[in-house]
Amino acid sequence: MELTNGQSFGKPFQAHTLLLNQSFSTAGLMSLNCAVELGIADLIHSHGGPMPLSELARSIPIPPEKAPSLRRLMRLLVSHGVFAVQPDGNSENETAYLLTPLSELLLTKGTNLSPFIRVNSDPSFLKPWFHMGDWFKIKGSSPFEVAYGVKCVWELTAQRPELNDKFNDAMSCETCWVMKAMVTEFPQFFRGLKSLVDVGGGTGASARMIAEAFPDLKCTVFDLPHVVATLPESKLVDAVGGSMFDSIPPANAVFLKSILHNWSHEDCVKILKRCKEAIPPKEEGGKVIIVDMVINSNDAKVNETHLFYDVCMMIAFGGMERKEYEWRKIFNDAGFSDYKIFPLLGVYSIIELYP
Ligand SMILES: C[S@@+](CC[C@H](N)C(=O)[O-])C[C@H]1O[C@@H](n2cnc3c(N)ncnc32)[C@H](O)[C@@H]1O
Ligand SMILES: O=c1cc(-c2ccc(O)cc2)oc2c(O)c(O)ccc12
Repeated sequence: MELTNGQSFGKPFQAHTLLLNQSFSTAGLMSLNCAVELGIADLIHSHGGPMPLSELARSIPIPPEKAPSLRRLMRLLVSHGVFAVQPDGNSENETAYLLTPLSELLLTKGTNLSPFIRVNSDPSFLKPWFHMGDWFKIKGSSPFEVAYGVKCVWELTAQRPELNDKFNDAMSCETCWVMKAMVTEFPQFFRGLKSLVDVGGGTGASARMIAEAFPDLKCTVFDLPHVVATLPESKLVDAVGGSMFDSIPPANAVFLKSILHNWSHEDCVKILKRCKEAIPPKEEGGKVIIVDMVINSNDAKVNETHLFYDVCMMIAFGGMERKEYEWRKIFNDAGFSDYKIFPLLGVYSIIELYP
């Protein structure tokens, strides 16, 4: 009896289950990546209704003997909310699959976030994670430097065009999704501005969306020369190559999305001092608009996502996610007079910073 007594064995088995579960986190990410590689979301979407397993297997296409394995892959993805099933998966009828709000984000036609999944499951981008333990035991550097012998991601992507494209595609698809919400739901942050420079603007996703939504606003993308070199000619936005540690093209407002979390406190202060030089004084409407994370959420998933990003920033860049007091210290040290935080965009907050 004692052996089956949930009271005495409940806790150790709960811990055991949690540990085994965490040891298989890779199964979740890599199965999602497999669904991206097989284009499963698009196939279900084109089917136009619940898609039976046999049809999904035919349209990928996979050899018929792999259908049972596909069913097992789909069962895990369904349990993670990536897809849904009809009927409930316990009936004798063949299981048919549907999209969920999560897999709708992977559709090629919409704002396709697949490149984001690809980067975070790519062996070259995963490599620094394997060097975290070694890095803790030595002075300085970052796991990224231990893995690659170069200081940061930007040095590697400057040398490896295929990784540069992969990283920039991942950033820009996610940015398109976030910025669509920002320009449509919160246009007040851009109203009244005559010019804006998107510092570290990557492939120009934010600048293009802002310029489309506010045709009278002159938008400039500013990024490293090897990134700007890959941008197509655009009538909508100007592109300038350079380093934000040297000088930033002048504008009414500087826009910084997902930049400061890549950098240490000292580097953020340097970047923001250059931003302050680029904008007019507060009385003339000068401001910096930051879209980044502020660790403070009561939502357990948002909070966990902030902590995942924080460790990712630590291993890849020597950067970090920050609580409000850490942001405040950066803003004070860079000589800004005031700021406001608007937690409006899920995991992101919009921070307005006044000179
Ligand atoms: C994490 S990405 C964010 C890209 C874009 N803002 C977004 O949210 O999608 C950081 C960007 O900073 C750029 N960057 C890195 N160092 C820079 C520097 N010294 N000067 C200007 N841009 C830089 C990178 O090339 C990259 O495009
Ligand atoms: O989602 C990411 C991933 C990275 C990343 C992961 C692993 C590496 O070896 C390098 C980079 O970087 C990101 C980033 O800088 C950002 O601003 C947003 C998302 C991600």
